[in-house]
Amino acid sequence: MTLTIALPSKGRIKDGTVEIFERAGLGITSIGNDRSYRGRLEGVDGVEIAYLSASEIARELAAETVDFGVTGEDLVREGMPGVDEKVEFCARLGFGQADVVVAVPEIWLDVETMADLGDVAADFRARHGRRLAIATKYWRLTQQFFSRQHGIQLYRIVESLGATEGAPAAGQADIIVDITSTGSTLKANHLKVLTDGVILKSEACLVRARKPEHNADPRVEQIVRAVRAVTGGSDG
Ligand SMILES: Nc1ncnc2c1ncn2[C@@H]1O[C@H](COP(=O)(O)OP(=O)(O)OP(=O)(O)O)[C@@H](O)[C@H]1O
Ligand SMILES: O=P(O)(O)OC[C@H]1O[C@H](OP(=O)(O)OP(=O)(O)O)[C@H](O)[C@@H]1O
Repeated sequence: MTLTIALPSKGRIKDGTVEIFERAGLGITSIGNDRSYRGRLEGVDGVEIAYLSASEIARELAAETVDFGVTGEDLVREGMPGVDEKVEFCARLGFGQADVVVAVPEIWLDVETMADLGDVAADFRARHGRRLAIATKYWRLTQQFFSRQHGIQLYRIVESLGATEGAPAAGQADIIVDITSTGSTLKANHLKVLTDGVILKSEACLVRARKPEHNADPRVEQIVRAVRAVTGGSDG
């Protein structure tokens, strides 16, 4: 059986991934020319590398069309329900860090916590004639955090595929859920993170689709062990 590992072909987490695999002694050779989107793992038979974008990798893990993937935890958790039954976060790789956060306009001076936001949401329709609108591309993580963790049910999600931080100023939404790393985009848009508004501290991870055939395959353990050995043995 061929094992497929999906690795980022571009973007923020590409370089870190190549470096981790090299340090782990899992060298990659490309099949065909340098611009090829397929590769092989040196020293481990029958392992194919598929180069995809970070979000495609999350999708392929959900569809179980790949055995392993390196991508952001945020994209994997957003991409499938019941995520921990479907995939294993084998190793946290120490780069691609970003927090998925709830941020509100800085001028909401008396809103500092999710409980404060819950009060705002409860009054919102009476005051404004509509529900509190949240701009995000992380609708699953948002629903889990608001409805399940904080019991806030009165809101509406406005899907945003880019420039989410601009949505409140543009009048498209009242607050946002988005990724932040340095915080400068939030600041530039006069938004602040609620004190208990960090939904997820994400980073790049080695993720395995939980397939029954992996149990009897020594290559699976070999790959996980090699990567863990150079990432402090962390397993998410
Ligand atoms: N400042 C940041 N902004 C956005 N994503 C970040 C940031 N820092 C780290 N990441 C992480 O990088 C990953 C996304 O990587 P990247 O933006 O390179 O993907 P991509 O190649 O654009 O994918 P796609 O084109 O499929 O959207 C996410 O897991 C995200 O959490
Ligand atoms: O906290 P910061 O360091 O300011 O980073 C956060 C911002 O960076 C990303 O956008 P980017 O402009 O990189 O484009 P993208 O949305 O296409 O990833 C992300 O979507 C945030 O908007």
